[in-house]
Amino acid sequence: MTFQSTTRQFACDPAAVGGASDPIRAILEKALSGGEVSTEEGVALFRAEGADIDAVYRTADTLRRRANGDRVSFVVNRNINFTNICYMGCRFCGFAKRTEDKSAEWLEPAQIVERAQQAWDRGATEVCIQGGLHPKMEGTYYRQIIRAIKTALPGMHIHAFSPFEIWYGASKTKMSYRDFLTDLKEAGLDSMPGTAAEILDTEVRMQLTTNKLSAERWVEIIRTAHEVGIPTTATIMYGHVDAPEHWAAHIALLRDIQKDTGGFTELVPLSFVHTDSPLYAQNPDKVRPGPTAREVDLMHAVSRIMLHGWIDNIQVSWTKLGAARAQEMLSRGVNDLGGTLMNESISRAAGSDHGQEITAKELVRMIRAAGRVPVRRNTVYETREVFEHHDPEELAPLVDRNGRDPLAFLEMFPERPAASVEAAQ
Ligand SMILES: C[S@@+](CC[C@H](N)C(=O)[O-])C[C@H]1O[C@@H](n2cnc3c(N)ncnc32)[C@H](O)[C@@H]1O
Ligand SMILES: Nc1c(NC[C@H](O)[C@H](O)[C@H](O)CO)[nH]c(=O)[nH]c1=O
Ligand SMILES: N[C@@H](Cc1ccc(O)cc1)C(=O)O
Ligand code: SF4
Repeated sequence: MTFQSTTRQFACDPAAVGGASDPIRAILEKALSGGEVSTEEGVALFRAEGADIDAVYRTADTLRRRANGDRVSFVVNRNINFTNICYMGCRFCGFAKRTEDKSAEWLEPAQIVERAQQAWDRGATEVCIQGGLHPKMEGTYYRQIIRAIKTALPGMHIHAFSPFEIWYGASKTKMSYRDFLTDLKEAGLDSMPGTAAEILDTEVRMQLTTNKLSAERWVEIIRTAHEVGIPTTATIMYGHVDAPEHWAAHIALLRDIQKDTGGFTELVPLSFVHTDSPLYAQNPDKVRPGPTAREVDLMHAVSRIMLHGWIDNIQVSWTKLGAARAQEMLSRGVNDLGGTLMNESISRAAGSDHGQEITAKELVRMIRAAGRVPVRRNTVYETREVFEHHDPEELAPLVDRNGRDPLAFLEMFPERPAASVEAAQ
């Protein structure tokens, strides 16, 4: 039997589950015929071995094709990290600096607008803004940033401020989350990153950080954002002191929220970058150096399977994994390559070396090389441009607002991850 309701399609695919053991096969068949994979079943998928692993990947790929067809999307955006000064002391974070540190940064509204304007001139449709929780910062600064950008660039989508920053702004201004979020929305906030989630489990959080927003507060702020009409992404940062039980419970919790609010646009699994992370440096015996390759593959695939019909965009983070691995994830249930970013700094601060930008042209090539159809989207997954021609010389022109071809001058960035992109082709 096959029927369809919104994005949910129900049809079993015997080819996907062939060769799997009976228990794994039963879970995958249930997923393929529209059933919901429970937390316990999710754990079993994360623990899959041998032929079972391939069946998990094939199932994820089948569900991806049902939900998204052959299209793989990306967004042209710029990260603006307006400050790295932060005293919260999350142990995993290599980004946060003290005020007196040489590399401490603080951007005034005019500097933030300047960066947003440069991004706009290069064809960006989104700025992704996050920062440290600066001890001396006014809670009203978040609003000021939004107003400054919207005044100069009313058409730019502002994707900004994690739930932790919302908590900080609301505490400083003594406003409720609802009032603070409503005020930011009125000022022009369009959507929010669902970062600060890490692993939504109290015991794991106690090991990652003493001060970070609790799991309950994260959920409350995200639900409130969705209720006042601000969509958010969803994230999971994995591969440190966590285990499959935490991953499956985290994904099931995101699914429960989505059933009530429908406010998540995508899930972005973020692999823990250990290299320059104090968490790893201080406890190399207890903390894992990021997820294994198998865990990365399974994280994307199991997310696709557990979230099917609820969150149908699974994004891979090229800044965490590099272009070549990001491209491989397209066969593990992934349908989105995220943003061009222009200035990635959080992963780099933790020791990642995949560059601070990937160009739209490189993303288009990577997607084509994987046999899929590249699509430029906006932040809320509306299609902006479909690159249907398969001759790279016949790329549909991506014209920026000054009439120039951003594909040409995006290449001017010196820190592009050229080597890793070549490897991906
Ligand atoms: C650096 S914070 C910036 C926003 C805000 N200060 C906060 O904590 O929500 C954004 C996110 O970066 C991610 N991040 C930080 N350090 C990381 C690391 N070493 N590896 C992977 N992701 C990391 C975490 O998921 C974190 O929530
Ligand atoms: N901005 C970072 C992302 N992903 C987010 C996307 O670029 C984009 O903002 C979102 O899909 C909404 O359109 N992932 C990272 O690992 N690091 C970033 O800095
Ligand atoms: N993926 C996040 C943004 C982000 C993720 C990880 C980072 O290290 C930094 C930023 C979002 O847009 O929702
Ligand atoms: S994760 Fe965010 S809150 Fe925590 S130390 Fe880093 S910048 Fe600060």
